[in-house]
Amino acid sequence: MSKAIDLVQRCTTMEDVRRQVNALDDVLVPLLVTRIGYMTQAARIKGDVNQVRDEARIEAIVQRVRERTEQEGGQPDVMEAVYRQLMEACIAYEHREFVRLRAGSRGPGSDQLAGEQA
Ligand SMILES: C=C(O[C@@H]1C=C(C(=O)O)C=C[C@H]1O)C(=O)O
Repeated sequence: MSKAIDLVQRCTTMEDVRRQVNALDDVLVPLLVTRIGYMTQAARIKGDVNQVRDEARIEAIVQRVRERTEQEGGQPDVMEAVYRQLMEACIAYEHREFVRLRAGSRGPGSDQLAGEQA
């Protein structure tokens, strides 16, 4: 099985390195935009603001991502750090979305989100 780590090209200059990194960012950024977009979906579906941060889910993702990283020949500790930062930013955004979606709703007792018809 080919591993992601085997795709790393030998570079001779920093220009080479940065061209490769930019090309990967062109793939990564759209994927991250989509991932982050799911925070709006989560914010709409969750019933209580206290559900926005789910520690069990965070730890399950960390475990899963560490295993995938090892399979690909990468650095599990580095990936865990990346993912913990990513998830903190996602949680902060999800929290803002949770508030935004409910702003201007009809107050206590309403089960409608902003923009939803009766
Ligand atoms: C999207 C969720 O909300 C939060 C964001 C997570 C993420 O970025 O993957 C994971 C756990 C949650 O605290 C979720 O609960 O799955």
